[in-house]
Amino acid sequence: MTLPPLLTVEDLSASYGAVRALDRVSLTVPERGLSAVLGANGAGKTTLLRTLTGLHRASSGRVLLAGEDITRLPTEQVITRGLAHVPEGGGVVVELTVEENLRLGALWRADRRDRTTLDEVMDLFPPLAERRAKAAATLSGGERQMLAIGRALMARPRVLLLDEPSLGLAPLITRRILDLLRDLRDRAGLTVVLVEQNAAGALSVTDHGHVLHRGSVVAEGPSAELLADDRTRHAYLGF
Ligand SMILES: Nc1ncnc2c1ncn2[C@@H]1O[C@H](COP(=O)(O)OP(=O)(O)OP(=O)(O)O)[C@@H](O)[C@H]1O
Repeated sequence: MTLPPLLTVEDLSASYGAVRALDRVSLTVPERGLSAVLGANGAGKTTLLRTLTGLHRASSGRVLLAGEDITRLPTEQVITRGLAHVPEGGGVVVELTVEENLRLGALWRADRRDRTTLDEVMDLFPPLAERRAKAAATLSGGERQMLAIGRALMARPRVLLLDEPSLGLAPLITRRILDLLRDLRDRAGLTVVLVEQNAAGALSVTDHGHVLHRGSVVAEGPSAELLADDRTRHAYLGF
């Protein structure tokens, strides 16, 4: 018996009033897959992630997690079923300490008795462990991004949705964050959907890429093939 893909998006459409931000988007992500969603400003990438977690309502189409239709579930139920969303900018609470921010993520965990995750997350991010009791306001941009990812991991997600984790970060830190995603897949068995403007960086760490243009998927395939596809790169990815 073949298992269904962990995440399936079928003909998903979403609008803001008269603006059709997603137009019949379909894609699948296998268990432990690393997928990039790429495209220019306004292509619909953020709307796709927000629609997957129910923060924005789909006008039609379906989202399936391990075969279960989660399209119309409230966001908190989507998260407890295993989809975690790290929004653009991370959204950490700067007045709280690193540890307090991480503990917030545990509120979304399906099994609240599970106490192991905090130490696991600290192990994954040594800079956070060193600054455990410090206010998040004192962290650098890269460390805040780690904290945002760590907080999402506290919910023990099956799928991590990341919106532009490299935004505003220096190239070296961007590289570390992108490499970390591969590490999370290998060490924690995580499935990742990565939205990125930095298409070259995203395609260098992912297995598969989907290119959005004006709300539609205009190209998709193995990341190495998209990287080698001059037409797609020039037309939609700007490099
Ligand atoms: N709250 C909103 N109200 C009205 N229109 C919106 C809203 N948010 C996004 N849009 C429009 O929906 C379309 C898709 O926007 P979206 O933010 O999903 O694109 P994106 O690919 O994430 O862009 P970026 O890379 O700039 O973040 C754009 O035309 C945008 O102007």
